[in-house]
Amino acid sequence: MSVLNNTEKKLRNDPSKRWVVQKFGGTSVGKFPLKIANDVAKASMEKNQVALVCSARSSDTKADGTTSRLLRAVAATIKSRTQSLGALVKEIEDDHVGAANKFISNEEIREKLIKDIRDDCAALEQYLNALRIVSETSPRSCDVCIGVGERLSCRFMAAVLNDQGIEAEMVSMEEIIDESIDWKALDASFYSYIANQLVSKVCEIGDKVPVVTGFFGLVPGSIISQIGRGYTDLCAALLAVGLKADELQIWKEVDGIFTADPRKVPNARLLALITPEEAAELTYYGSEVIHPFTMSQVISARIPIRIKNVDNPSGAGTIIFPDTISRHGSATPPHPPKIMPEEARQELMGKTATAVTIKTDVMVLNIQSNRKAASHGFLASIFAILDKYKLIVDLITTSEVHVSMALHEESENGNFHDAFVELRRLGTLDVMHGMAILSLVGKYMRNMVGISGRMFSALAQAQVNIEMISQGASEINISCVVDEKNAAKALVCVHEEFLGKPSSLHVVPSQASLLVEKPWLYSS
Ligand SMILES: Nc1ncnc2c1ncn2[C@@H]1O[C@H](COP(=O)(O)OP(=O)(O)O)[C@@H](O)[C@H]1O
Ligand SMILES: N[C@@H](CC(=O)OP(=O)(O)O)C(=O)O
Repeated sequence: MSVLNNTEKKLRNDPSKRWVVQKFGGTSVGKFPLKIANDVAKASMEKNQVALVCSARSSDTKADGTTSRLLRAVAATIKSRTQSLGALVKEIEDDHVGAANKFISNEEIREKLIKDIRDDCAALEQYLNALRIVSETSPRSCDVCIGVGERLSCRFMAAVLNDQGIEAEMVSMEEIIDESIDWKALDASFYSYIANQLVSKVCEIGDKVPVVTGFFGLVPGSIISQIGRGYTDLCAALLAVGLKADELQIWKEVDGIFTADPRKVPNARLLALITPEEAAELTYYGSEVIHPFTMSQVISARIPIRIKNVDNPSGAGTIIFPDTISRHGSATPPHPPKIMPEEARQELMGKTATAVTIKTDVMVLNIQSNRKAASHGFLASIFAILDKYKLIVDLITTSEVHVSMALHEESENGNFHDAFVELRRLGTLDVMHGMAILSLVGKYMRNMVGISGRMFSALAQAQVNIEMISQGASEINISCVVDEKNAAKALVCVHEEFLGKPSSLHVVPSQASLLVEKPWLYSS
């Protein structure tokens, strides 16, 4: 740990350089703050101006992280009125003060940080107590509390950067949304407004390195319900768009996107390149790699996204970029597309699948119509009930009188019990718990004949029974529902069938440095 006198000359952003936006998840901030400062931010400042965007701190898992604690504290104001709110806030305060003591050497920086943490936590406790007194929490008041998580995390990271010799400042985005504007929808104009607001706040601190709160204000309808957990990815994307950054980097604790979850499939391979469509499908179906709203913002501005590992910063990572358009600043669309060497493009066109993923905690609902309505009325009634109870369907198959749907058991706002009562009025309802959705993802699978056949034969050979099958006409994703007990076996056997052999689209060690220094993605 470098011990730097606070008055020594510190590193600043060089305004003549182009921007790179670097987003860090809560567990990365929790585990690797010094690596973020030295191996990532400081190293990148040789070539670029950097802006950091951070999520709320988690010392271990996201479920034990600050955002989850804040959500529990908000719930406790109403649901468990005897629980001490002070104790819940104290856990958050102790966690951050502990990190300040552990990672910050300079006394002045550390003491100022600890004071700010204590002040923020005292204000939070007062706010929570006020919610308890009025016995009312709204989505807005919940957001106000959640925002404290990113504020604490960014105060901490800015202090770490300063302690390590980088002139940095937290930039809070908690108040960037003008609440007097009546936003009818979170559409393109809303996102472009946010991008502009983010940039003007960042510009206020001149050439200091901005450490931006991933929480970006009181989003109409609430950030959790409108955007969901993982909103920091979207904030980073919008900042990258606003700054016309060269690249958006999402720093994680995994080397990039693999052909399958490397924790579950030991021989999974790191992908050099993946299209935004494929990355979005993987995220929806269990591989939480990047918030799905992030892609469209950045890709339409032709900014590549790179997934990298904080614990292995020299690794190549995975680039998310469309295979049909050129990057920011070059002619678009090129003919033929020149974003990758011809042999890699040929391989991409000829490959069968890109990755396989599994989503657990799924339930299947089977509804058999009681034939009191015509089939279109039957479907319309089902969708109206799902909409009323905010239930999100992951897969659906239908015949005229029979509908099967797969839903995630932990649907954040869903009220299953009441929805089931209403669905039973339409016909017979069977509910199967303990299921999993297995999805084979690949944009070019549609060029191939017999992919589904191979997938289901592989599952049959592994003695995995299939409960439900779904394949859209776009064929980017072939999914089926299996018993959760067979999930691991199913994932491994489908990976072996389609992705068991290495391909030139997987990162091999000799390619890694080449990709970092001069990615073929960018060659003309
Ligand atoms: N196809 C995949 N490629 C890479 N990681 C995957 C994939 N599917 C699931 N994962 C898992 O997603 C997790 C994401 O990384 P992590 O940095 O821990 O998340 P976060 O930044 O959201 O805290 C990893 O633990 C990894 O095992
Ligand atoms: N802190 C928020 C936002 C976020 O983006 O998280 P992460 O980057 O750690 O996925 C959450 O827990 O949802």
